[in-house]
Amino acid sequence: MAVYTQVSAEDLGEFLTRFDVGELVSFKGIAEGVENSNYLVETTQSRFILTLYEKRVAADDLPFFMALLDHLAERGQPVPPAIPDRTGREIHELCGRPACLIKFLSGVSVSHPTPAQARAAGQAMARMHRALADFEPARENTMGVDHWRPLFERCGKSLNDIVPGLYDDLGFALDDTVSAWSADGLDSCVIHADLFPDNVLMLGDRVTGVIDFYFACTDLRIYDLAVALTAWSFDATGHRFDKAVADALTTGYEGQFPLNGHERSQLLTCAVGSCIRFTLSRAWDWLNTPADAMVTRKDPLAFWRRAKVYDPALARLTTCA
Ligand SMILES: Nc1ncnc2c1ncn2[C@@H]1O[C@H](COP(=O)(O)OP(=O)(O)OP(=O)(O)O)[C@@H](O)[C@H]1O
Ligand SMILES: N[C@@H](CCO)C(=O)O
Repeated sequence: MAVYTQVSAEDLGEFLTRFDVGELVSFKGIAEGVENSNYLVETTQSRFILTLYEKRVAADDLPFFMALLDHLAERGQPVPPAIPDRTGREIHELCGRPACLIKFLSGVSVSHPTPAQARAAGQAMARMHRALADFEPARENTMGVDHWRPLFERCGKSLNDIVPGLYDDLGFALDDTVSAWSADGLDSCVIHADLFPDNVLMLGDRVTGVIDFYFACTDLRIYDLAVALTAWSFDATGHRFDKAVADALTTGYEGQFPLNGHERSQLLTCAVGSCIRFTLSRAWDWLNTPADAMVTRKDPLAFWRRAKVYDPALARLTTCA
């Protein structure tokens, strides 16, 4: 479930009077997603997504995210910009939360991507990176390489409650990856940083929407590709790597925006880094979300196992089983 803030029909009807979007016909909470409260809203004119930003999205970051979506949408990228009200304002407050009314995009996210779908996702990412070459605002990656050690330390020895030995093994992988990491000679731009299949809407093999830009930040473009490779090319448990999907994603990307030899040589380090990043964020949530909470906790080990597949040296660690 992801409706943390309940909005009444009266509140929403009143909210919509600020916009030129017609009158409220119906609305319902959207179950998918875990970060924000999302509603599907139908008016006499169209459909929209209403998002109320919950604790993980800082209100101060919203102008950056909205400028990013506007920039991409103006360049024909399939992203959902916020709808401005009659005064041009995109960021509002509703029921005590920052809120935006967002363009509805059709399509569904796929659970088991095919190579053709992965190729289309790689192409869509590369086109976004190209379209962002002249986007000036920047945002630090608050889940980037410099933040992994502090997050690891905050999780602490409780990591061993997830699986005995995880604190030592993840600490080893973290040291190894951080010491191999170098941004020298690698292209940076604003990246999505969370391009999982559930953040790509598709109709058949066509990308109709890229959503959920709330981790977008300035970082290496190969890191964005590495995150997508890690998210798309494994089964849900993280045991089985699908080379055809990984190759298609990379080929799709490179067909639009080639990588140079140095970038290709650093891709594996970024891929292991992406495993560490999602193992850590999921571990933090796992350790800090009660097991009976309404939100389903995501399995941190599904990303830790992926690291073992990428790096045979990690496969010798006991917790990678
Ligand atoms: N612009 C849009 N057009 C159509 N559907 C959308 C749009 N934005 C969001 N959705 C729907 O709402 C769901 C949740 O959205 P989103 O992934 O942004 O939520 P979140 O809580 O921020 O997510 P996450 O847990 O993935 O970070 C999506 O899976 C999708 O079904
Ligand atoms: N895509 C992340 C959630 C952050 O939106 C995960 O699956 O862990």
